[in-house]
Amino acid sequence: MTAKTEHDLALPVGVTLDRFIMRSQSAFPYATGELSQLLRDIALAGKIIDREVNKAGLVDVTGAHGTSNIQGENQQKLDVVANIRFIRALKNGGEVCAIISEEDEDILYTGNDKGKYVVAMDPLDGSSNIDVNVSIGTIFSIYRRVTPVGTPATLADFMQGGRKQVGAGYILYGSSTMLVFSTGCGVNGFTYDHSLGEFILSHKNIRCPQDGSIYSINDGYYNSYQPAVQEYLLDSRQRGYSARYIGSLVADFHRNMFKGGIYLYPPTQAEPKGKLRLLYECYPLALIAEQSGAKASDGYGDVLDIEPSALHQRTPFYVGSARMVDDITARL
Ligand SMILES: O=P(O)(O)OC[C@H]1O[C@](O)(COP(=O)(O)O)[C@@H](O)[C@@H]1O
Ligand SMILES: [Mg+2]
Ligand SMILES: [Mg+2]
Repeated sequence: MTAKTEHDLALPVGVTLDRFIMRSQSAFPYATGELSQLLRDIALAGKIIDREVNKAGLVDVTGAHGTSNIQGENQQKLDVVANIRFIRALKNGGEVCAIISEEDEDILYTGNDKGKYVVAMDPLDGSSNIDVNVSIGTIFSIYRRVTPVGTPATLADFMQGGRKQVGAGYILYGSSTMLVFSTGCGVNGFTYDHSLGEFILSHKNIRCPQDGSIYSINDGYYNSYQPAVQEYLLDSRQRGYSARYIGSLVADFHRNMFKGGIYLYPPTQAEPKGKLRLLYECYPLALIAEQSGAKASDGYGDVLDIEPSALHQRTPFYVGSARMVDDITARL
């Protein structure tokens, strides 16, 4: 019997995340509940970070933390708070044996060697927007470990490749807070109802339009983009496309997935391999993209087919409506 997809479960908009997870799990005869519990732990961490983000202006979580991360970026206080909160929620949940984070150089061991999953995460995406009340997010990617349960996880658990993700998604802290994820059977979105303290199914079976007229790129780097990218930008202007760039990958990706559009972060002189990180930014969003009918490319192939080689490796990233991604990659 083939596993039903979430969509066959006739789950109406309005059900809670918990009920959605429970019903989805019942569609997978061999499911043992750990992945379901892990998704609940991620949702819990999202609620905690939502609270921190919402009161960011009131309490002392704005501004620089005074430290820098493995990327050489100045960490914002909320980067550090979100990192701590996410790690704690995954540790306490018990399903995750190890984590990699944008904010930490090495693998973080949770002490749950019996955990069957590892998580790669960008605890706070869009750090440059934290202090100015612009949408930011969290991005996560889940793998089932390949090392024996009961032993410490190793690099191999994180180097499985994008197509081995068993789940991926993001939380968008915007005008509303939304959790969007996929476990390989389509993409669903849940809006956080603060009064209930629950994530509620609000966007079922999200499909990205095949084409669009929005492009999202930092135009300020125009001179350092390769000629094919410059040509694509000129054509986009000629065509009267709208330029929309929030500067938070999650927010730009989310908008384009619903309205049709493309987000581009090509190589630049400063970042010859692109800026975005493969394991906890590009792989998870590429899974969401492909599951919604969109495309994600590094300019030469699908992002999900890139061979991973390092925890914090970077890649060029072109993601969004399939025809728009085809258009730019055909020029590269
Ligand atoms: O300022 P730039 O170079 O345009 O980069 C913006 C991009 O960098 C990011 O901020 C990188 O993510 P982090 O904020 O998690 O480091 C993306 O969210 C965003 O799309
Ligand atoms: Mg990021
Ligand atoms: Mg980040």
